[in-house]
Amino acid sequence: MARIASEEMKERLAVYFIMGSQNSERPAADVLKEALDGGVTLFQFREKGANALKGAEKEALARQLQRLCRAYGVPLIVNDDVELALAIDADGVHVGQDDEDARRVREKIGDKILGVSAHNAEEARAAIEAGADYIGVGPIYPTRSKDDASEAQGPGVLRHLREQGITIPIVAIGGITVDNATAVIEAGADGVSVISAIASAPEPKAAAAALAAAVRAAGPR
Ligand SMILES: Cc1ncc(COP(=O)(O)OP(=O)(O)O)c(N)n1
Ligand SMILES: Cc1ncsc1CCOP(=O)(O)O
Ligand SMILES: [Mg+2]
Repeated sequence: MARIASEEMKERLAVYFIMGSQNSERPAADVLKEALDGGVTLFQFREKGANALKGAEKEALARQLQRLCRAYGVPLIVNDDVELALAIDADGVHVGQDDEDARRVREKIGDKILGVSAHNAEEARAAIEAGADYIGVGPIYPTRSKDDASEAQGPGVLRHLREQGITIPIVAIGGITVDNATAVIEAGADGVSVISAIASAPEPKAAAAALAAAVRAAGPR
């Protein structure tokens, strides 16, 4: 297996849904299935927070969601937990600045997809050096889905990164909705990453489809 090509990565980032059991009152698998039906292109399993599942229960949920993703041909990325990603043979891992060192993660996961959070050009360049396939940039807008989120940066940070010559695939995250998705793509993101815009939507399928349409209409694809 070879590393994912940059162009394919950009396509995959179009509608990047993130969820764990804490993000919906409904069973995670039900929400994910509807989101996949709506056109989600990449999924991140992020089991985090006070009531997060641990150990065998966490792995069982990851495997259940992985089965669904595989049925739709959508890659599954594990947030933070490199050992879980390896145990279930996930398609990739996402780590932030306070997580396991990205270079070390790249060594552990071989050619699997590596996503790294970056907030500025310096972190973006370090992520690229470490072997990231994409960077997650945000929060772009205020979010209620991450307890320790830093201050919202606005879409200008995306434009700034592109102006600084950062060409790696970028996904924008934090407070993204169908109403502001166009702005982040026009500012330089290749896709949008969302939790609540899909997980809290009355109809996750319709929400995912609306995001997909907005991204495709705004982007160069
Ligand atoms: C696509 C994407 N971008 C950014 C993040 C945030 O990662 P991190 O800063 O490590 O925070 P946690 O999600 O671990 O709380 C992400 N998960 N995904
Ligand atoms: C995980 C994460 N990292 C930065 S903001 C965020 C939460 C995004 O959730 P929402 O789409 O509900 O704002
Ligand atoms: Mg993290």
